[in-house]
Amino acid sequence: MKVIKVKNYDEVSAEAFKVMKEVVTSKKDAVLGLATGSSPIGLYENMIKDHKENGTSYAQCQSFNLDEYVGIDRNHEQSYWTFMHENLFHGIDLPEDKIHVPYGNTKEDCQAYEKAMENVQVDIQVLGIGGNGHIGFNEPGTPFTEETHIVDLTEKTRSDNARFFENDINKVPTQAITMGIATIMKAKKILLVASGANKADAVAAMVNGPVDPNCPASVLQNHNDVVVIVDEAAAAKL
Ligand SMILES: O=P(O)(O)OC[C@H]1O[C@](O)(CO)[C@@H](O)[C@@H]1O
Repeated sequence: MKVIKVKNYDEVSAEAFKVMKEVVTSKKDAVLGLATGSSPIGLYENMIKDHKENGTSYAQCQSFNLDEYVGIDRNHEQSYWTFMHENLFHGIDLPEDKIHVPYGNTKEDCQAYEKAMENVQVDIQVLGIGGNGHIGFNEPGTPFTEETHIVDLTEKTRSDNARFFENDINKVPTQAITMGIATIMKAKKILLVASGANKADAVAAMVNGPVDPNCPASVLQNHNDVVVIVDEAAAAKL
């Protein structure tokens, strides 16, 4: 696990973009594993800027997103489908038929998502990390063997995400569909970005703690190509 410490969020996003650019310029049909939340937004902005100014093409790429809420429409203003279109897909002209975001609430929906991935390997999986060490929506205690599955969101995660639902936790969905940790670990390379003091405990547990489902991100210690980019605040307990 390679840990890069930088000063602030903008530098996290700049360093993350260097890693992403290397992948998409060395492989025209790169398979991008993507995350939502606030952490990757700066990276996505850099991808859009570079695409518009330097013509870096994503026309042959395809994307697989980590997670989506259960029980809200694809086009709900707070769905991760909408988030990704607004924060990345439109900006890099990613072809609509190359976009994959998990959707649904049944075992069959989960199996369909795994099937969509069965003939590809994600070249680079972007991750954020929850304050409790979750990756995607794999909350503490999720077995590392899980593939795409439906999860009940913890109170903390729903509270953390209430900021996107008019600060009303009652409007935050109670479940999500998420790539499992086993799915995430199949990626060739993993790029995790974290910033802010609220991530310091999770980052420390991920990097130096035991490999244990109590900190889902700790599983990344078992992956052979992980780049973690953190600002000073998120790195404070390393
Ligand atoms: O980057 P943020 O907004 O702190 O979110 C951290 C994590 O929480 C989630 O948004 C899920 O709650 C993950 O997708 C994300 O990686």
